[in-house]
Amino acid sequence: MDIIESSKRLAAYTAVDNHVKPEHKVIGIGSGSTVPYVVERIVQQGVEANKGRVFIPTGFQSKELIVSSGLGLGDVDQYPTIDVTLDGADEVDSQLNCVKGGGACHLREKVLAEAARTFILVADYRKNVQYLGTNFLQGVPIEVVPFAYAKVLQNLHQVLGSPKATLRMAVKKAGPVVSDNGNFIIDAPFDREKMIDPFTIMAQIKMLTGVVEVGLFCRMAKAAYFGNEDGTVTVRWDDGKIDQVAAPV
Ligand SMILES: O=C(CO)[C@H](O)[C@H](O)COP(=O)(O)O
Repeated sequence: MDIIESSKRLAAYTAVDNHVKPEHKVIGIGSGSTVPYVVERIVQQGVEANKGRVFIPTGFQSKELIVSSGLGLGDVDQYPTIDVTLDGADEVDSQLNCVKGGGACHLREKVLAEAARTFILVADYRKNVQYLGTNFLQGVPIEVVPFAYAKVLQNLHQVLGSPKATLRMAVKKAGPVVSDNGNFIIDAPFDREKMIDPFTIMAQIKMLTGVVEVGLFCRMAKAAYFGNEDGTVTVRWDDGKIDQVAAPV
């Protein structure tokens, strides 16, 4: 396994060990390439621990993951309060704000983050940055209703200061990416000045009619776990505390 994959696994395993406890019965499962390690560790807790638990997916990928792992599937309309949600991130800043939506799942991801008593991020070391937009340069993912995309793009270009905002195009399909909710995705890069204060730009984007959700999650997480190249895990907490912990066994 290469360093990046093992860093993802380290972060995921440590986060599950610390936050998925026997009393947790409703668990939100995020999207992306780090989350399968979350599910792997939960499965390792054993059949007894997982009996009676319900797992809520953030999209097609995590639904498949939950079902193929033999875990119980539910949805957020049945369980609007979730004990703990674990999810990946495209980038996390020093205040625990993050960019999400690299996989176009951020609408459901934000619903599950907001529904959770505890929201935990898991990522490899490349995502641990001081300011958003440091390594993840493609921009803030924005889910829009299809008929409004050109108007929202124009708003981003002319009013909100993202002249390079573009409609995300599909690979291996002609035309745009279509989200699990049937919407389009715009990627809008902003300069450092705007990304230093992600809440303000998030609120401005969200006010544009036609926008369904913005992939900026502002101070929603309790903690972010980053797997490091040296086999340690950095944990950033919402109170500013930072722990450096050894890898789980
Ligand atoms: O927000 C997401 C999907 O919409 C993912 O959580 C994010 O893209 C991180 O994915 P990965 O763990 O593959 O880096």
